[in-house]
Amino acid sequence: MFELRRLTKRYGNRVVLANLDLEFHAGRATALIGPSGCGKSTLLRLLIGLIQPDTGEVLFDGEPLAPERLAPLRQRMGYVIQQGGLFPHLTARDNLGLMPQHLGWSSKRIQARIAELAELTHFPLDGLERYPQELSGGQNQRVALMRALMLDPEVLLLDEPLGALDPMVRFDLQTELREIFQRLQKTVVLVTHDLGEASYLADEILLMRAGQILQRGRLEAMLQAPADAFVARFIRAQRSHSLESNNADPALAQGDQA
Ligand SMILES: Nc1ncnc2c1ncn2[C@@H]1O[C@H](COP(=O)(O)OP(=O)(O)OP(=O)(O)O)[C@@H](O)[C@H]1O
Repeated sequence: MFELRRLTKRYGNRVVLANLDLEFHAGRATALIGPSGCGKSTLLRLLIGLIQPDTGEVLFDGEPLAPERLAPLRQRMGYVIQQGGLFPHLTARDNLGLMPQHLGWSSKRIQARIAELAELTHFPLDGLERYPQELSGGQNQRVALMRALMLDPEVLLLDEPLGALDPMVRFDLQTELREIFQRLQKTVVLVTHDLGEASYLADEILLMRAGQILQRGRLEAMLQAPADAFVARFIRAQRSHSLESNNADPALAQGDQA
């Protein structure tokens, strides 16, 4: 679905992603994880074409993400950021209707799609008439997810969608997100700081450090055979935190094997 070819991204003199070759397969959920500043969000922004690589290219469904082709390709991707990114001066319903309206959908079709997604994301119908600041953090993220799904995109790109939520809301939304991923079978790329969450939500984990991919695969494989000392240390550092806070993979609960 996505292919990065020899991709390098710099900010000024700083190389953030160096000569990356990478593929994301259709219908799979992949979690990007790694220390702060390792390039996770940059990678996601490159996938959706918000920023351009300095060298190399990103292919989406075999087609280069060239600036002049971006608009139609972006309609095939849904994007959610940590704080939701909803327009504060629009109600939830109007936030959801903005893009389909722009594309000429009828009001009936828009309202039917909103009702369908409110059910999918367990969003209360009366909340649709409220403004983002009148909604809880979890409700804002549900609306942001609904907005990303409005056009029924093939791909969902989620940049720490649950990062700003309190642990109980986060737990509930993790459970719901997993159900949604399994039900919709979309290609998902998700950024998270939390290894338990990564393992719970994604088919595979991509562990990054300083713009490089250190290891890719399931958590169990990382626990059993960490690619290097950093991977082992990263897993150890995450273990107690993940257990306390969420739907952690039971593999994380076992003794210190890493
Ligand atoms: N617009 C920008 N201009 C300059 N430097 C940037 C810009 N965006 C990101 N960076 C730098 O690029 C590096 C990678 O940033 P990025 O946001 O991709 O990391 P991340 O892994 O998502 O971090 P975090 O987990 O803290 O969100 C960081 O050193 C960051 O300071």
